[in-house]
Amino acid sequence: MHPGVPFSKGHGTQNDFVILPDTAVALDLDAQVVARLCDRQQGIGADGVLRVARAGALVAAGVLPSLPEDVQDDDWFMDYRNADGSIAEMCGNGVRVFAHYLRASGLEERAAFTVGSRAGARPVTVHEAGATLGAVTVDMGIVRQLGESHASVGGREFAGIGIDVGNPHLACIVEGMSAEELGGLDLGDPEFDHEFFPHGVNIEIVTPLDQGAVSMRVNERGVGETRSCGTGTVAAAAAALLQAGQQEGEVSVTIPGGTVAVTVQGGRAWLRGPSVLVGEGMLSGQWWADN
Ligand SMILES: N[C@@H](CCC[C@H](N)C(=O)O)C(=O)O
Repeated sequence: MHPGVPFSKGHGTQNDFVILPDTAVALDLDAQVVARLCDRQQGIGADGVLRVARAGALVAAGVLPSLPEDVQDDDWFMDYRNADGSIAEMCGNGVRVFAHYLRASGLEERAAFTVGSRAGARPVTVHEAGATLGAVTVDMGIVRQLGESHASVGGREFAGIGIDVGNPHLACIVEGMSAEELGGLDLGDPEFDHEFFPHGVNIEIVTPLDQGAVSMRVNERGVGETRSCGTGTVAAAAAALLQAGQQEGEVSVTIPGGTVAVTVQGGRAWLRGPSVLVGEGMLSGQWWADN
């Protein structure tokens, strides 16, 4: 007899996640079970998994080797996994959904608190935390420029700027590209410079800055094309500002799953956007054991 595993499902601008509350860190999140869970035919279906636990409990259980920068023992920690089971350092949409879930489920009462990630501490402000709808601003930390690189997506070559926001991005601002043309692109079969990005990369194709706004599509490392990527929107905003000769500014980023607001200032960035908690349920304990 295997006990069931409680879960919730949520999304941030249609970047969707299975949320696993696991404060005792009892679950073995091996790559296979995560991939099956995220599989849209064999599992619940999602772009990624968010395990909910305290940072200190994850260190004690050996999931984290040590506390990441500025993360305290009793901070909440977003243990993020991509749909293919790989581990990523950060997920911007995930942090919003994670913070909303903590508030909506009653695990957290404060409006402002820190969410730990493998990329370090990410302070959040929860503006709205309804049972279904939420709105959250995330301090996304330092935006680091890595220099110029290139990629091929859907058989077409793109030049871009490498940007690290805890995880790696190649943001390709395409001169003259309209939102309509962007919508028609094939974003499959990404190829990139493995020496430049030894740990893989998320690739954003972005329209040029126009009246403080850009449109973006993304092919995510460990997932494939998604309808949004929060860290990707920050990389896109920073690259679009740079391309326009600006170091700072506010950018509205429209992705297929909605719109978010990015502020870049003093070498750091903030991401504000919605979160939706779709529902909750119980995974079969037998299904978990079999996977
Ligand atoms: N969707 C996320 C990014 C998730 C991690 C990414 N696929 C990676 O491997 O770096 C976001 O909203 O930032």
